Amino acid sequence: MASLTTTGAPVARVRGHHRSFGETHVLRSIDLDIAPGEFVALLGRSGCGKSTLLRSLSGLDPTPTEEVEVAGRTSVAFQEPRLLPWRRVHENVELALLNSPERRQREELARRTLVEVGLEEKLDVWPLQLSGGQAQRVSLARALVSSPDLLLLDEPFSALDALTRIDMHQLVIELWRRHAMAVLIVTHDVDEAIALADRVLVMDSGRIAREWSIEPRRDDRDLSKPEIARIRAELLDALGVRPTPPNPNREPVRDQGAA
Ligand SMILES: Nc1ncnc2c1ncn2[C@@H]1O[C@H](COP(=O)(O)OP(=O)(O)OP(=O)(O)O)[C@@H](O)[C@H]1O
Repeated sequence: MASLTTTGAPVARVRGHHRSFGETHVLRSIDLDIAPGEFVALLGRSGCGKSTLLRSLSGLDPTPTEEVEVAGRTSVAFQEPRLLPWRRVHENVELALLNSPERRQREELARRTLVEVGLEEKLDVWPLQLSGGQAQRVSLARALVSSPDLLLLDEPFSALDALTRIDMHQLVIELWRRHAMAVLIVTHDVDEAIALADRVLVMDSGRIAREWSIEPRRDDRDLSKPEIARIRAELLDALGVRPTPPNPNREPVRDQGAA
């Protein structure tokens, strides 16, 4: 992976990226630009290569420089929070700042970021004392504390209950606005992709098969219900999910509220 240096360049540029494990070709000629401040969702069936692409962008995987270039800092939050159980919450977040020499500065940055994710009460507790949603907030704080230019989220909310997931969506949108970073989220969830992203990419067998831009941009998003239903139907179709046919034996539902 290399760094982009040109001003105005995308935060990530992927060109003809291939990744194989032995004989298995997992990514096949991926081309992708992510603009600074853009929110992109990567959607696809299990095993299509989403996490592999995310790892290439993160620098966790050795990747040829001519195939993947990333400008500035990246950080990742995963489906499991991956906190060190023998370190307190604030220490887990400070670990992301080990390159920063000033201990006081590390502590202050970690504290501020934990406050931002709503965990001011939990700075000194152990990870085992947190709920699943709180642990995921710590994981987000640890990813954010280094002020990434590109935040990579690998199915970060899929293990959470539906209500906690809605809270986390709101939190991520707030953090994205405040930090003005680009975000790439890997998800299986069509509704999550529509709720969060400006652009949705559908992957299939190691390729980006289709792409949707969701207008208007999030800042003034007010998608009418038919518009959401249309995008949802198109995304499900691209994923090969066919709508369930209506049951011909079922009575139509009457509107009970009508006088
Ligand atoms: N380190 C590895 N060694 C061998 N095969 C791997 C490795 N990492 C991933 N694969 C294979 O690459 C394919 C894509 O995996 P990947 O994790 O990118 O899929 P995914 O789309 O993220 O799936 P899921 O949604 O289930 O997490 C799978 O067939 C997987 O078995």
